[in-house]
Amino acid sequence: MSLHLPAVSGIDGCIAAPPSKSFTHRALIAAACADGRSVISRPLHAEDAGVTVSALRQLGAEISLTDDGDYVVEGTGGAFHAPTGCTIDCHNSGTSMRLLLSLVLLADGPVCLTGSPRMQERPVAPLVDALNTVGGEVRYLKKAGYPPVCVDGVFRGGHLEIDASASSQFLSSALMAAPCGTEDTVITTPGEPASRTYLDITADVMAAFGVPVKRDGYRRFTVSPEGYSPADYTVEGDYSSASYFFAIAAVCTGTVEVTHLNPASCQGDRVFLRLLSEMGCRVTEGTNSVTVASDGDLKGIAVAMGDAPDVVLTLAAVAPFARGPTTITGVRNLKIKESNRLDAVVRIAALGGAETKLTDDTVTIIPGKLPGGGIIDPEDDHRTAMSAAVVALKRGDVGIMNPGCVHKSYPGFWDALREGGMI
Ligand SMILES: O=C(O)C1=C[C@@H](OP(=O)(O)O)[C@@H](O)[C@H](O)C1
Ligand SMILES: C=C(OP(=O)(O)O)C(=O)O
Repeated sequence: MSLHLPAVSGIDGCIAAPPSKSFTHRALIAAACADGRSVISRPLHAEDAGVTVSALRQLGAEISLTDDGDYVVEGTGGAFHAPTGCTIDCHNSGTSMRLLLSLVLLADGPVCLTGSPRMQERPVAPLVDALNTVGGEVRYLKKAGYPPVCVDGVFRGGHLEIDASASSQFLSSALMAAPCGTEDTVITTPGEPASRTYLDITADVMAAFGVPVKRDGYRRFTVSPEGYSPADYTVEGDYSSASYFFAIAAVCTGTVEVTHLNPASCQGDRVFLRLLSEMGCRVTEGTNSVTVASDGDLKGIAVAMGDAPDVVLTLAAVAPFARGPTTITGVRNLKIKESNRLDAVVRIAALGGAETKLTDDTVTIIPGKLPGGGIIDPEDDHRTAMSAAVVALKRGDVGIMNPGCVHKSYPGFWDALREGGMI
């Protein structure tokens, strides 16, 4: 069965952004490592954050939920306990898999990390190779380079060289474990990392839990083994999740305000607002909200999106309704996300009536070349489903299969469309 949404126009909507997935994962991990009690307010409650919560509980951190939906975390001081035969199932959460890979080296016994069939196709080799030079004994249980893995040994610290050209999560992983190592940790990269702004999120959360990260841009990071301090931490709103509502305003016409957003956030996906503005939308920032207004007259743009991979699909949902082509570079790594998102870009653009031209690292979306409409299978990828919703609300002739896959990052997405005045 597929979900059909009506065509809408002249929207006047207001929606609270859900809490950030990336910040939630990191705050939970930092709190679990800290020596003492932390409170994480307004955390994301979604499948992926749940994976990290369950994993940390398996490793001995006590995490309870208050009536207000906050987490109270009794940290372990960085000494985790691995029960015999401990296997952590990361399901479809790449961030959990990658960030936990270094963290479980702090446990007192071996831990296996596994995940969904798709997770078993998402690489971890550059991280595993680096961890095995600083005390890790990580072995592959099926295919070399990919989960599932069995992680034994320790995280000593010292010098790690990590090739993060496929994923910034490899660097974030080692960074987050570093305060609990036994030596100073210096992490270098042979080239520019992918998705660099996620490293800013990592450093931001570490600082909030008392850990300074000394850095030279995105190529060299130094962390002392002084441990995390507990903190009372409030998770800011998620710009990736908010992007769908901004996109709906852009293509369907009208105004949408999204609250609970930090206008000074280091989230790279904030760039989506600059792109909408270049395309012709009016973007206004308040103290904790952003408003996008559009008369639907959009123009195509050329943009590099290697630092904001998660909003490429949202842009692919907007581009078919612009005058002229949109060219996006820096898309190479989209192939190794929850689904092959290069393929998803093509399918979303086609739903909107646009043709795409792909090279290894570039996609060009050319509006008005195809009839558009039809049914899309998001292939269990939340961002494909939410981006397809943008096209669906513009056209009214789109069906979305398996809409429940949004549970990964935003279980309330479909209700929010209604509650926020979009349908
Ligand atoms: O560290 C994070 O929280 C994330 C990093 C990015 O992945 P890559 O660094 O693998 O591109 C992003 O796509 C993902 O949704 C979340
Ligand atoms: C790529 C994503 O997440 P992850 O890597 O955590 O699976 C995403 O949320 O778009």
